[in-house]
Amino acid sequence: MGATKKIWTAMDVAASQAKQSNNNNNNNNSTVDDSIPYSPRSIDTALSFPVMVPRVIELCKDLFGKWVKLDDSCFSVKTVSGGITNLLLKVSVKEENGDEVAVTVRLYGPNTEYVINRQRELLAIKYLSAAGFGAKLLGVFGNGMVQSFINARTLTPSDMRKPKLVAEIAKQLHRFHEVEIPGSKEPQLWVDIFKFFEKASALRFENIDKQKIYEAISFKEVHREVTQLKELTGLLNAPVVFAHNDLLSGNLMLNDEHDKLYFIDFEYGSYNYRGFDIGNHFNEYAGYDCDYSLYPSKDEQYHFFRHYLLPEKPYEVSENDLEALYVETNTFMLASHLYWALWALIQARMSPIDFDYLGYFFLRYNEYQRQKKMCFSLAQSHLSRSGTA
Ligand SMILES: Nc1ncnc2c1ncn2[C@@H]1O[C@H](COP(=O)(O)OP(=O)(O)OP(=O)(O)O)[C@@H](O)[C@H]1O
Repeated sequence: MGATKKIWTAMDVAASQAKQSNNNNNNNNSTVDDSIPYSPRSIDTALSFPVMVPRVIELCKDLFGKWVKLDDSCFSVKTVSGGITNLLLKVSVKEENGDEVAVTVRLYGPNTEYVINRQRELLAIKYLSAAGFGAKLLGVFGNGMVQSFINARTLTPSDMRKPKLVAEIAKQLHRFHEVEIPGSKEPQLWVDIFKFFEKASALRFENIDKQKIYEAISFKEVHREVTQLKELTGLLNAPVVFAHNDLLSGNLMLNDEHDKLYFIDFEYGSYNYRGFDIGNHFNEYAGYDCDYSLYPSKDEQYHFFRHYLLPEKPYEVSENDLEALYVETNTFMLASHLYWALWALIQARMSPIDFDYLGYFFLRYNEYQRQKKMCFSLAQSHLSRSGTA
């Protein structure tokens, strides 16, 4: 669920960002990489587009010396996507030698600077882009970043399950999970879920109808579910990797001409259980309408697993390895429902976006309840066969 942004890292991120912008009065962004241009400028996302455009051009000139002398008429600025959270602009530039180049300028929305761990994201982008993932980081500024423009189309949920693309996504995810990002390698799943739980269970809504709906939730029950699932997944000895954590169709882009697939948007990236990343991706087959009948069948999942486990020899993956990853993924898939369900409750209270987040909580929590029995017994019988439980 990547529609909006996280809440819980608010204060420490804000503090570290404030410190960073005070320290960065030169053209270096020392906390990310000295070679990445930095500008202390910020651009208010509330500005009207015509007022914003010259400031975006100024910013680009400030970041990239080779554009300083270009006339403003050499720049064209368009909106790629934008809401109240991030605003993504495409800046096309006609350079002195006649070349046309394009970059994206991402302006963090007014609240996101308090809700996303931008330092973690920037660090991940640096290492992931060095490994060939996503757009290249070209510059960082007061409230955003500049990246290379990717010439590709965004996938739809139904694209995502086409066998050829499934194989490619699985293969790339295998490589993605091999990237090493400096810093703590502790899996974040349960840390995040318990943080979400603390916040989500202590909310109060001004809107009476919302408050009533909220009061119908039994947090005692939710807590029990979280604890039970944490215990069960703990028995699986699941590998920990640097995970994307939000691999939905909107975060996959494809250049059809060159047959090149891109993973984008690493805002939620962290060290995490690989089964979570895969199970979370499978949950996204449900698409924008959350139609969980579209969850991939066992055969479809095995197709993914073959290409994930042995990209070069997918048909040599053993039955045992397929079965083990099936169990791992479908147990962590439950955690993805709990994660986004609790996240949605916080969003319901905090987000300025007009979206039925409370309804989304129930969609995810009810689907968790519906799948729980089957997934628990799958994991338990696997564990008893392997002598772990
Ligand atoms: N570097 C890029 N080049 C071209 N298009 C891009 C690029 N980055 C993002 N996009 C397009 O913009 C859309 C939104 O991008 P992204 O998901 O990174 O933004 P976001 O504000 O974090 O959105 P969300 O909150 O929905 O995840 C993508 O689905 C893609 O279509």
